[in-house]
Amino acid sequence: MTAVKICGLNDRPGLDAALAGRAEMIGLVFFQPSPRAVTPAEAAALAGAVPRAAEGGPLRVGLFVDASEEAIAAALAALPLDILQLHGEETPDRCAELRARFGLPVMKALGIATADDLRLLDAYAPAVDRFLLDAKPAPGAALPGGNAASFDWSLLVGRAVPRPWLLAGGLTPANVADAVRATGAPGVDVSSGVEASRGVKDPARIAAFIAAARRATTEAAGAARA
Ligand SMILES: O=C(O)c1ccccc1N[C@@H]1O[C@H](COP(=O)(O)O)[C@@H](O)[C@H]1O
Repeated sequence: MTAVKICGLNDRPGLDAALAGRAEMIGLVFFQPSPRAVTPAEAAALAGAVPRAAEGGPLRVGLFVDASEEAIAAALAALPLDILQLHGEETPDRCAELRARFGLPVMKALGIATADDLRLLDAYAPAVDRFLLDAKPAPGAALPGGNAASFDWSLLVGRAVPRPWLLAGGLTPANVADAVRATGAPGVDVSSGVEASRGVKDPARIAAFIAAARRATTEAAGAARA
């Protein structure tokens, strides 16, 4: 089944829609310039009562951008997390350092624009547990991700990714099934595509996105059987 991550959750209706759809991962943005940002206290108030993965709940993913160890520690002290998503310029050494320091799996986001960008996969693989492949931000973009921009999915055709991975960047309820079919992505991640306005999640779009991702999985299974 295609794993679904709903990222940038910052209010109860959005979180409830992700939980109702049984999203495999929920993402909390600990990067204050983002319109989706939450403070550690806000994250704890929002998601503290969500069942842990061992109890059937989603994996809690904390999104950080070139964060200090103190900032990550503050988030973890407020709300236990299951995965650290590193969405900045963290090097392989920095990823390995943070993985060891916090004893948590690291999901490294890589910005993809050309086939050359995929070469980084092998350099990062020993230091990380998962990848998130997102569009490379345009020069001057305000944020390093969460920009509703997609990349050329055909770059991934025939390319083995050396860790479990999520496809991200410009996904929506309308294109997620095509994206899964085109790339064979084992998981998908969305933020802007399930928003009513920038930074404000739309529960109906979250439900539609999860349903569309699930349908793509069912179709793929049907095609494999035929
Ligand atoms: O969502 C954000 O605000 C954000 C800020 C800084 C780095 C990454 C961010 N989001 C991540 O980017 C992907 C793609 O976003 P979108 O669906 O194209 O809007 C998102 O899933 C987050 O993991």
